[in-house]
Amino acid sequence: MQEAMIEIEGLRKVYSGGFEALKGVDLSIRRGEIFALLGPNGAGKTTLISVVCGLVNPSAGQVRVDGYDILDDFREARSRIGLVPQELTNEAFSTVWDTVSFSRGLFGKPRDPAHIEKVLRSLSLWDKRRNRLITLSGGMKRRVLIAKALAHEPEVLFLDEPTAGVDVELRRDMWEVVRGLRDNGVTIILTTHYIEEAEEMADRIGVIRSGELVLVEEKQELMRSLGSKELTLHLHEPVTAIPDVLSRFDLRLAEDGHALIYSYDATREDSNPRGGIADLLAEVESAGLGFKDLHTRQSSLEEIFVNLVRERT
Ligand SMILES: Nc1ncnc2c1ncn2[C@@H]1O[C@H](COP(=O)(O)OP(=O)(O)OP(=O)(O)O)[C@@H](O)[C@H]1O
Repeated sequence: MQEAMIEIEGLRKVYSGGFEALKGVDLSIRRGEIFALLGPNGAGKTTLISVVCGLVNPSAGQVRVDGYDILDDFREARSRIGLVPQELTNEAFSTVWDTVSFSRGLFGKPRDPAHIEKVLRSLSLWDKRRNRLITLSGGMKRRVLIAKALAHEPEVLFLDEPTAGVDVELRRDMWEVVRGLRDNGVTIILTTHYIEEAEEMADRIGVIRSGELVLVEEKQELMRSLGSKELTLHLHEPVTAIPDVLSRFDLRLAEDGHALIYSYDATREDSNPRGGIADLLAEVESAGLGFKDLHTRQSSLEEIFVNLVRERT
């Protein structure tokens, strides 16, 4: 068994008008991971997924799924992939059961009612199997999309914006479903505009910008290495300026002088040459500033992401 489920090498896509949507992408997706692909609108996320799924022809480069080349061994490669698009198309009057069973047939797999039942049960759709899609709630329709994509027992599942426009409760529900799939060994690649979703779900994160992968990193590592921390001291009495004795610290005033905010690198807390938190607190005391409260916060993936995209503009 190979370590990599999907191997992408030197992938380029030039659309017919001459626009280069992918500029030589190299990416390896590990078996069994949840990989979140982030990027601003038009960055190339859908193009990348579409090439891997065989919907768009690559202009150059190579893609292998479970070792099968997506061009030379299209059927083998494609049969391992499930694609969950954003919306259902044209099946409003079919039943849940028929829609999902039909999807399996499209991949030339023999009928297997037991598998379809398992998929529907795992997505809490079993009770709705005789319902026409048009009668389902938005959340149920989303589940049907996933059920369709799982009907042919794929090993990789692509989710394109799985929770776009759904409410918070349903989003959490969907996350549970996706985690459950991963726990059953399915490799998951999702695109999302919700950074929170990537922060919550992903094992690794890739950021794509203008057709280039600008970063691929373990989520934990990304948050550790790029995340700065802030310590806020709420002062008893407001100050108009930061006292000189504190000038060696990276401080700023906030809340009309009622708060001092100290930014520091969370990874180098102990070896910060400009002084650590203990030093700061001691100096604050000796400067005669009393504080009634203090709290720390770590920058979120959202801030990290915004900075990343901004930095490279
Ligand atoms: N068929 C096409 N012909 C020409 N250009 C295209 C075509 N499809 C996409 N593009 C262009 O390629 C670029 C990447 O598009 P893509 O849909 O892959 O981006 P995306 O990252 O998925 O964006 P979004 O987040 O908005 O869905 C865009 O500039 C888009 O206009």
